[in-house]
Amino acid sequence: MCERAGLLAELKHGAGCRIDEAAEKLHRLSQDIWSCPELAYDERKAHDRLVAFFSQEEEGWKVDSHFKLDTAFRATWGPGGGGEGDVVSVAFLCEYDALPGIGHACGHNLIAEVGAAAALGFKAAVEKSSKLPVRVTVLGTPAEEDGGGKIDLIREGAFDGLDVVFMAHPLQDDAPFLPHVAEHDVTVKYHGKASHASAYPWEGVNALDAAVLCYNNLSVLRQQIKPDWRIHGIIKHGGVKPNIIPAYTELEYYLRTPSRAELPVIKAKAEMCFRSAAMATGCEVEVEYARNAFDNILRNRTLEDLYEENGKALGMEFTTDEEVLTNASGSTDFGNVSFVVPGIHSYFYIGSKALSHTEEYTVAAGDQKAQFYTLRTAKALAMTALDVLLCPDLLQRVKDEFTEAKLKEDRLLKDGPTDNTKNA
Ligand SMILES: NCCCC[C@H](NC(=O)CCN)C(=O)O
Repeated sequence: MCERAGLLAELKHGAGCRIDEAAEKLHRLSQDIWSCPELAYDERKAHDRLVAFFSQEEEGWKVDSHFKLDTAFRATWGPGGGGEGDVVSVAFLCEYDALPGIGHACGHNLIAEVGAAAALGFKAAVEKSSKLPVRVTVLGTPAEEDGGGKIDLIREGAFDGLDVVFMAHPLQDDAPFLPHVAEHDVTVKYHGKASHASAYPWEGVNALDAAVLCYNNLSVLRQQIKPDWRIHGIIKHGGVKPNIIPAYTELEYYLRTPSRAELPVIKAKAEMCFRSAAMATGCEVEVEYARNAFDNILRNRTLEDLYEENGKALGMEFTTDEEVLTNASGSTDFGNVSFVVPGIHSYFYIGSKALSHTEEYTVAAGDQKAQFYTLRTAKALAMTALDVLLCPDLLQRVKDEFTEAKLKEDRLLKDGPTDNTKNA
């Protein structure tokens, strides 16, 4: 039980009121982002809109536009207000990139809104109590769907000095945590030799054959990997005309494992598939891994429990469906953040059972119905941040759990998981 339970309850109430008060402009914010979907690293309008929100529509924030990345931003309030004790540095994260062709099918417009709303609520609550030593940061993190803006920002030091970070992602259910797997993108290029496909095919080296063999090799490999590992991809370039033997082809694959320590194993297996296809066809092969690999999310059960308790108090019904709770739901660059700062990446229902990355989900993410759930989630995040701020032993528990979980993962990385390809 927190010593300052009375004050805590009052501040939580205050945070909720502030979020309700700002409901209309928060809705406008997410609508503006939703109606103009922009791809990773190109979220210029979303960046400008969020910067305007914190510098013009809201008071008291110091805003850094183009913060370390062209489409990232930072808004800060604090630090400390002259309170007693060490300043606690709390951050809320906003994402705002969309998907090619289908707009905001992952609902990142709502992630921007929920992050902004939670920050507004939290700031309003702590502002009332001038003694609280706190610094509030809102970080606008581009390029989650492609590239991994948070990983660039970590490298640039944007997460240095933060004590705890909060974000929430829309989905089909409310959940304090869903497993997110480690992931690395790889591009495979085959270089062959063009020739007339009917007149003198023996003069050609067929790069499409290499791509197809590669695709099939990987499909066969899928049979021999663990059930929760994933390999999936596309052929981006498959040639230009049936009567020209393709001289160039390109595939893009995502390789995923539940832990970042297992990624090297799946990569080694995939590598044999890439290279053997080149050898069989006489093509040259280039294998290029993306600049950033995504880490799995390091859980923080202390934060999850607090979030769940606050969510329940607000009427959330958390999913108990084992399939949802245990199936890997994708990857996120928040995984890398979770290895640097303790944090929570919860999921929230938006009034629709549509599946992410579909046109139906794009519609749901722009629907007025999503607003109630988005703001409720923002309240739960702000309340959880208040728990951590007002009860110092909770913050210590959050930090201890983080250190222990990280140690465990580091040990796994150092010892390395078993790789059965080594016996081949
Ligand atoms: N490097 C590619 C990353 C793809 C990230 C993407 N994330 C999600 O769908 C969940 C959150 N937006 C994925 O897992 O495919």
